[in-house]
Amino acid sequence: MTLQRCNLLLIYGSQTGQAKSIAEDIKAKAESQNYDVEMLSMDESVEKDFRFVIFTTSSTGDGDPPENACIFWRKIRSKDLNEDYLKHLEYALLGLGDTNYTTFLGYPKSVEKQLQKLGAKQFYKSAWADDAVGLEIVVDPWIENLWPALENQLAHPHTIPDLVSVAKVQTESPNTNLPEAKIISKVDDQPLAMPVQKEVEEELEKCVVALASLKVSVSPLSECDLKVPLLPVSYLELKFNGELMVNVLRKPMPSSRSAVFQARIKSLKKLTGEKALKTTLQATLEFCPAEIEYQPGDSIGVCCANSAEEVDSLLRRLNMIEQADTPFKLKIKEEFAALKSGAKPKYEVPSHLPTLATLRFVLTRCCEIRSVPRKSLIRILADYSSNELEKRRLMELCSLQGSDDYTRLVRQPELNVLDFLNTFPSCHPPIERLLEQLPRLLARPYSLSSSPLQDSKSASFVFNVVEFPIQDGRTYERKGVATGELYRMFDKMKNTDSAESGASNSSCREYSLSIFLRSSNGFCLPKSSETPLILIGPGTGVAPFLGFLAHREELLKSNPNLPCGPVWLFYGCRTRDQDYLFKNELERWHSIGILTRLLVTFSREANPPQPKYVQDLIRQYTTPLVKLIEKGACIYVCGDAKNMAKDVMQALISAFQTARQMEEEEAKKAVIQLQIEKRYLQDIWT
Ligand SMILES: Cc1cc2nc3c(=O)[nH]c(=O)nc-3n(C[C@H](O)[C@H](O)[C@H](O)COP(=O)(O)O)c2cc1C
Repeated sequence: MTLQRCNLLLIYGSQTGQAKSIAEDIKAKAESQNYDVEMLSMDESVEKDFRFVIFTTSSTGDGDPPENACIFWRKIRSKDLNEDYLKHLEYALLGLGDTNYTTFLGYPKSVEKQLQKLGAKQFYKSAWADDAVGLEIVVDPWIENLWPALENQLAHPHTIPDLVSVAKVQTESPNTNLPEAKIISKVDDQPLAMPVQKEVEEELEKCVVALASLKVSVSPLSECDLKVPLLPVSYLELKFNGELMVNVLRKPMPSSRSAVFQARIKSLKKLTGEKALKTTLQATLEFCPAEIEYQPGDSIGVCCANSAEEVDSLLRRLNMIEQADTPFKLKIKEEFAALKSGAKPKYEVPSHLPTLATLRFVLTRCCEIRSVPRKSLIRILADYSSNELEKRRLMELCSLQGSDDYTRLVRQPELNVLDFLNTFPSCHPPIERLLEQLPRLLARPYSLSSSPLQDSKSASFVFNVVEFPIQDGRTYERKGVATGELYRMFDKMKNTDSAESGASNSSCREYSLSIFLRSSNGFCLPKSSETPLILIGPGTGVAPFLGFLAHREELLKSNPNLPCGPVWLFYGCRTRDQDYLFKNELERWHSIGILTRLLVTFSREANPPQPKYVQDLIRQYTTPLVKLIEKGACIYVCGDAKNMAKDVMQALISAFQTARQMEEEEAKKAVIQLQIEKRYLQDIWT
């Protein structure tokens, strides 16, 4: 029996697309249960009243709202709103975050607080998903139990069922806590259990160690009934037409905060030695002829492209290489396009896809072909696999019961759709299915390492070339999308220039990047030059501080009497001679007093000095550091969120404990207070 369904509003705030795609999943599930659903980003305006709203939002920056949630955030904090402004609203909220960030779930938790402050009532317990361990651990059971909660609320308004205790769902056996479970024990009406199990066992016998891999599962997963996601609707239709004129190259694709423009690459310089574990490059861009207005601490978004080689491999594997450059028209299938006039269409061509283009273009410039396939895509891949063993394994990987395998074998090694297609040769999905599922190719952010006072028409940034070797299920070797593209440019420039200069500092006219400016959200120099600065940035985390220091030097050149507070820099790298970035510049700034203290530590010297890391170094300077903080210092932390940023915060908490003889809780509060006062600022990444 179909219950009487109500209207639902789904609102998402998403920076890199995960919250959006989860919202899309919720929408598909709601529609399959006859709810009338509208889905909007937080910043879009809502045109009618809804009783039930489901929020899905991530946190970005340093506990900040995603880019499509900033207007909403301002709106719901407006002083003009009274306390019953959202009294009519019943909400459920799913927050996404990452425990590697010290402001874990900063934004979703603030949204929840604000909703409650404005009188909105929770109809279902909020859930907090952690990208560091796998969002699906929390997301899947939360969505599963959303529907009974909603129905319960429709039947008995204003009771808050304690339905999802996530911990409970995780610790119980997968099948016990799942109402309306959709159990799959066979695929395509073929009995699976016995023959598949036999094939799995044969495969396993070939393995030296009976461990699960992307392709092979082991008991009990290989034997159990599976609960898999609904098969996403196929709504796109792509028609090739060689006669069409394609003019897409001019259509800007990236989601940018400000105008995208071309910047010439003035130079790409290798900063690390031959024996360094990582390759670090510095790119200097020239904005001809326009000047851009930026401040030290700002970053740029680089609109990168997927590698031609990788796009070719994908096209070849999809048997589409022949049509790679044939224009096509993309539209919604007839059955979904038919609308009452004025109504919002149920499906739309994803906004990052041009409706007239070529496959080479969309796969190179529009789609994140490197994204880790979501479970809905794996479900689709299973549907297009003719080999029953492969189909079963794909079903396992997208199932609730296979969540551990998904996290360990897919998510952690950052596999992509091409790895899947290479591993499951019987899988032949149509290109439309991939275009429906692949997210937008996002711009990659890089902190600027220069000051506009040095040269207003140029700016630099520093990056490590990201490497992914063939291992853990990866079927081909690759570099990061943007850093790989820049490295290829560096390689070509080096080869053309080396005949003349033999140098690794290369310049070349024909290389350029599409970029846009991202103003920092507080990670900038304080208004007063007298404010003491504590800069903590190991490795490429030193980048924004180079901008700060160069800026200070330029200011002092034009005003030698400028009163300046002390500046301490904590820097760390592996070895003195291979990856001490900007050694000469830092030492020069130290020698002329721009830097009051240059505190450097090396983690992999033959006779490693103590301390090893910046956080250890901080622990050695407890008393003077706390004194500096008491004099009003601003602390800036830049670099790796996973280990460094957390340890640095812990080291500062310990510093307060020691210097002020405080309990840990009190010391934590002191550090939180610094964050509130915007005197503890982070620009960190995983
Ligand atoms: C640049 C960046 C900054 C982030 N900052 C935070 C943060 O401050 N707090 C947090 O809990 N998670 C943070 N995250 C993790 C995201 O919230 C998490 O990965 C989420 O799943 C992303 O969802 P989205 O793709 O919808 O934006 C950050 C992620 C990135 C890439």
